[in-house]
Amino acid sequence: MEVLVPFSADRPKSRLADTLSPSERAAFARTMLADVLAAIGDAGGSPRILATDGFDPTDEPTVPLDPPVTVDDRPLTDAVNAVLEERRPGGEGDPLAVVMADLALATPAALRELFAAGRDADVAVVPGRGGGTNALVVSHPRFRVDYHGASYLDHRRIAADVGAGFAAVDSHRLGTDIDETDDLAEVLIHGEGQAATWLREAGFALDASEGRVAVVRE
Ligand SMILES: Nc1nc2c(ncn2[C@@H]2O[C@H](COP(=O)(O)OP(=O)(O)OP(=O)(O)O)[C@@H](O)[C@H]2O)c(=O)[nH]1
Ligand SMILES: C[C@H](OP(=O)(O)O)C(=O)O
Repeated sequence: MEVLVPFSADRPKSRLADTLSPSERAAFARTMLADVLAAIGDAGGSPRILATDGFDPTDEPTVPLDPPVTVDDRPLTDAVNAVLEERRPGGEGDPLAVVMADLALATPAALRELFAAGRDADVAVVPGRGGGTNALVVSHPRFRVDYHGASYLDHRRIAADVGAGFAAVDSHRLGTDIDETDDLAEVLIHGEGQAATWLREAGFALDASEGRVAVVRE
């Protein structure tokens, strides 16, 4: 299955600004992208990066599989919809998955479940905590995305509006996007790839001293 991976290269992960410097945010975002691409490849998917301007494939860590890169500096929703439109000039087409680059817990098994759900339903969506859309698979020709806000609810409504069958995919690993400092704890607890290694090497550790487990930087 073709898998589009949107990646903001110009100002990545601004909500981590209190915790990481701009260059650290860029490096950390890159490790998550590398982990997501590796998991997609291991799940049998064919990734394509959809990057904002400023993406340099030779930056470290180098992305695995050497996937094709489309650069589009329009906002996320417009850029993804342009790909959906270009793939279906006659209305029909193979399913397209859209998997965000900040799903640092992604595993091949979790992605295979998403791909299977996307073969059964016209639109299959993995909601993120807070109502976002972390990953989806679209095979319906008239479905279009509308990201940000409670986009999970918007995507369910858009599917109903165009008469597309809809499936919600319940996935802890794909439902955890790494946006805020507290989310870094999830990477340290469950992550198995370059993002978890990068955090540990940058001095982050779990802090279970009180209340909900958090991260500290040593
Ligand atoms: N191509 C493209 N990808 C984007 C854009 N904005 C966000 N992304 C990617 O979409 C996914 C979800 O992004 P968000 O969590 O909403 O935004 P972010 O830029 O990662 O982080 P914040 O700056 O903290 O909002 C990530 O994989 C981003 O790299 C955009 O305008 N264009
Ligand atoms: C891509 C977007 O992410 P958020 O801005 O909610 O993190 C969404 O899930 O709609």
